[in-house]
Parts: sequence; structure tokens; C-alpha cells
Amino acid sequence: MKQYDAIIIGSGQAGAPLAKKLAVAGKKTLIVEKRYYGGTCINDGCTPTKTMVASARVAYLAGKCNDMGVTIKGYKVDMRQIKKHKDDILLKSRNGSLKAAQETKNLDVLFGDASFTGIKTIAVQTPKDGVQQFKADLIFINTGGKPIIPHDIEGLDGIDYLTSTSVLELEKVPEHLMILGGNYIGLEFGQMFARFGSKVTIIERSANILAREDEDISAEITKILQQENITIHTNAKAARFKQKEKGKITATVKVGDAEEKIKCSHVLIAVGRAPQTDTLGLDKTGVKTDDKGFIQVNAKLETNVKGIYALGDVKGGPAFTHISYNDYTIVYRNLIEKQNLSTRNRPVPYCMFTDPELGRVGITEAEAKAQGLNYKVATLPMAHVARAIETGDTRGLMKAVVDAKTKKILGVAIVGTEGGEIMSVLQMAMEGGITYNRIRYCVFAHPTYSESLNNLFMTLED
Ligand SMILES: Cc1cc2nc3c(=O)[nH]c(=O)nc-3n(C[C@H](O)[C@H](O)[C@H](O)COP(=O)(O)OP(=O)(O)OC[C@H]3O[C@@H](n4cnc5c(N)ncnc54)[C@H](O)[C@@H]3O)c2cc1C
Ligand SMILES: NC(=O)c1ccc[n+]([C@@H]2O[C@H](COP(=O)([O-])OP(=O)(O)OC[C@H]3O[C@@H](n4cnc5c(N)ncnc54)[C@H](O)[C@@H]3O)[C@@H](O)[C@H]2O)c1
Repeated sequence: MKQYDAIIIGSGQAGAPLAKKLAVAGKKTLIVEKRYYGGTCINDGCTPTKTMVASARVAYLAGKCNDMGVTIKGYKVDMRQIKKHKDDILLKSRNGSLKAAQETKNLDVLFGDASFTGIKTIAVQTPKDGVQQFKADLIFINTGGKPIIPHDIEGLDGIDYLTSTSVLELEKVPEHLMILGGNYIGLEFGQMFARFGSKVTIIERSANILAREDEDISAEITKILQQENITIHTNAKAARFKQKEKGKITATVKVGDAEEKIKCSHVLIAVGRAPQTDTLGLDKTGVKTDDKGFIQVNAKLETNVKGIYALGDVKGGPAFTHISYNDYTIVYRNLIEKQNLSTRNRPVPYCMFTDPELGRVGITEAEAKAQGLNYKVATLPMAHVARAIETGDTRGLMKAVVDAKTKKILGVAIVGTEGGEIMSVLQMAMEGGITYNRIRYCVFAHPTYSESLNNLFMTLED
């Protein structure tokens, strides 16, 4: 059995950079990956989806450009070219990070499926060389998540449903795409395919899409998606599926008390993600999980077994690339630089890449209310933002929740073009303790979106 100083299982957004840094710091390191180097973000998540969202925006703008005084004779969506463009970009990323890892001294990259055989020992089932055994005092689990499939829906297993991974391989635009789930994945793909030319129906079981956001934010995104002819059913449940032949699916959907039959060509399942822990053999090492299989960790990301850490989506909580990456920096700096960092109180910004985007950080108005805080809310429609008017897209709104007494910003939601960037400006203010009454009179360049933060906070009375 070969011994390493550190073993990393999974080459996600924490595992891949951690492996390199540990090796450079002099630790003999092994990283094991069962599929593609770089994990979900590069291969099935952020990179491919944001590349395709960009193609969809070009189609949207092509359809609208006459209003702006530019006439084009007509345009066509070429799904094969969109897929190729996306594949070229993700392959560059995947191959680049793999090459960098393979060229790192002290770091071995092994492709295969890893599972525990004892407390600090693993077996890797490799495609060519059978099973190999390894041990290390330090083990880092970064195995990420996979789409949840609700097998309890009658007939679902009998149809050719799509997941967020397989939908990326389509070479033809679906005629009618039904999507189960109205959160980030469902909404980003829903708008994307509507812009490529699909009829899109979204089925969300909660009372609103984006159920964790304030109702006015959810309502704004609903309005924007409906303007693009997307049908949204909330309080809705798919009860049954039947497929006559490929591309001819009938869904029976319960909307409130009524039952409706909807014919569609494709079904995308976007109802959440489950941790990849079921085949890890965690019982052999004693690492504890919660009832959904997420690995339990402390604020330093260590499991109940000393020396075994879990990073990224597999530990539950906010599932974003930047959180997984931040997990790596915490673990690395604690172990190698002997710092005392934790995940406690770190900000969790995020951005949903519909167009316009939703940029979010901090608490919502509903959370401020539930916590009994003394708060005020500032809102500004994008229709009052000079930059938005000039660029011809006034969809959305800016919203900030502030502490009435300290004047600190508690939370932000920006629905608008560059919503993620505007949110990041306010995130920096939150991190630096800059109060809203200062931002109200800050000099920002004209005409930027951020300039309108003056007006956003002018709406508050002191
Ligand atoms: C469609 C989609 C779009 C997204 N868009 C965004 C976005 O815009 N912004 C954002 O911040 N986040 C986005 N996310 C979420 C983001 O991709 C994840 O939060 C991020 O990739 C973090 O993943 P991770 O580091 O936990 O592990 P992952 O990146 O999931 O990597 C885990 C790796 O472990 C490997 N593995 C698993 N089990 C084993 C095993 N037993 N042996 C060996 N290897 C194993 C897997 O093959 C995988 O490569 C998106 C996700 C999806 C699905
Ligand atoms: N821009 C981004 O940062 C981005 C983009 C895509 C994905 N992600 C990450 O990927 C993860 C998964 O995203 P997701 O949207 O699949 O999951 P999610 O858990 O965020 O949302 C799932 C949605 O499906 C609904 N739902 C559950 N069961 C249902 C059913 N049977 N029928 C209809 N609706 C049902 C839920 O109410 C919820 O609204 C998220 O945690 C997110 O962090 C992030």
C-alpha cells in the first residue's frame, strides 16, 4: 500500500487547487478523480451554462436589435455550434487545469473511483490498472453532488428525462421543454432554451419560484420570464409521465387542486442536488453524515475523524463554486500557514445568471423581519437608473435591507443587467462597514449602474 502525506478525493473547486498548493508546500500528495478533472463547475456547471447563457443572450439581442436601430435580416440558432463553442471553452479549462496538476512536483493525479477501506486507507478502482490501495494521515473529501431524481413520480423512470448534465449535450433545440424545479438550474436553463426557440414550461412545487428570496424579487423574475413567454406553474407537482415515442411525452401535473395534462418533447429534472457520498465507504472510516448523506464538519471543515476534512458541496450548506474555493483557502491556510480561520460569519454572495441577473448577499427582508431586527428597506426600479435607460433594458430593481440604527447594510438583492457586479460593490461596503448614508453621497462615475446606489439610498428617510 502506497503512503502519501495527503490524499484528495475529487478534483472540484476545492480539491484541485488544494492538491497543487499542498504539493508545492512539500507534502507528497495524491488526487483521485473518477470522471473529468475540474469537477462540476468546469465540466457540468458554471462554465458550460454561463457560456450557453451568453449564446442565448446574443439570440435575445438579435431578436430585439431593430428597436435599437440596427436591422439584421433574420437569425438562426445553431445548437450544434452553440454546443461546440461551449465544449471548446470547457475543454480548454479542463485540460489546462489537468496539465498544471500533472506538471506539479510532489503531486500524483490518478483517475479512478475512490472509496475508504479503513480509517485512513482508500482503494481506487482504476479503468486500466485494477484496484490500487493508498494511505495518508490527511484525507480531503471533495466529491461534490449529483442531480436528485425523484424516482417516486409515476412513469418518470420510463421516459428519457434530462438532467443538468445531459441537457448540455443536446444538438437540437427541444420543441417543448418541461422543467421540474424553479430555482437556479431550472430558471437559467428555462430562459436559455426559451431564447433558443423552445416552448418552456416550469413546474415548481413551492408557492413561488426562487422560494428562498423575498416575494417582490421572485415576482420580478417571474414577470421577466413570463414576458419571454415562459409558462410557470407554482404550487404544482408532476404526478405522472407517459412517453408514447421519443419526443412525445405527456405529463399529468397537479396545479393546486386541478389536474392538467401537458404534452412536451423533453423533461429536465432540476429539483436539487444530493451529495456523492453513497459509494465512498464512509462506514469504514467512521465519518459522520446527516440524514441526507452530507458530511458533517466543524467550522474548520474537519469531520469527526481527526485528519479527514470535507470541502465544497459534499458538506451541505450553500453550494457554490466560490464557497468550495473558500473552503480550500481556509483548510490550506490553517494547515500550512498555521492560521486559525473558520467558516463562521463568512459572507455568502451569489448570482443567478438569468438575464437580467439576480445578485444577492446578506439577509432578505423576510429574514430581517423574522429576526425582529430594526430595519428599513430601500428599493429602486431599474427604470429609474440612467444607465439602464440608456442601454435599453430597464427590467428589474435594486433592493437593500439596512439597519435603521447603525445604518449598516444587512442584505442586498439586485435584479438587473450586471446585477452581480452591483451587488459586489455593496458587498464590499458591507465588509468594510460603509454605511448607507455615506453611499448616498458617494461620488460614482456617471453613468454607471453603481452611480444609482446614490438614488437607491436617497429613497430612505432618516
Ligand atoms: C448546472 C449548474 C450550474 C451551476 N452554476 C453555478 C454558478 O454559476 N456559480 C456558482 O457559484 N456555482 C454554480 N454551480 C454550483 C457549482 O458548480 C458547485 O457548487 C461547485 O462545482 C463546487 O463543487 P465541489 O468543489 O463541491 O465539487 P465538484 O466540482 O462537484 O467536484 C467533485 C468531483 O469529485 C469527483 N468524485 C466524486 N466521487 C468520487 C470518488 N468516489 N472518487 C473519485 N472522484 C470522485 C467527481 O467526479 C467530481 O469531479 C452550478 C452547478 C450546476 C450543476
Ligand atoms: N448561478 C448559480 O450560482 C447556480 C446556478 C445553478 C446551480 N447552482 C447550484 O446548484 C444547486 C442545485 O440547483 P437546483 O436549482 O437544481 O436546486 P435547488 O435545490 O436550489 O432548487 C430546487 C427547486 O426545485 C423545487 N422542487 C423540488 N422538488 C420538486 C418537484 N418534485 N417538482 C417541482 N419542483 C420541485 C424546489 O422547491 C426548488 O425550488 C444549487 O444549490 C445551487 O447552489 C448555482
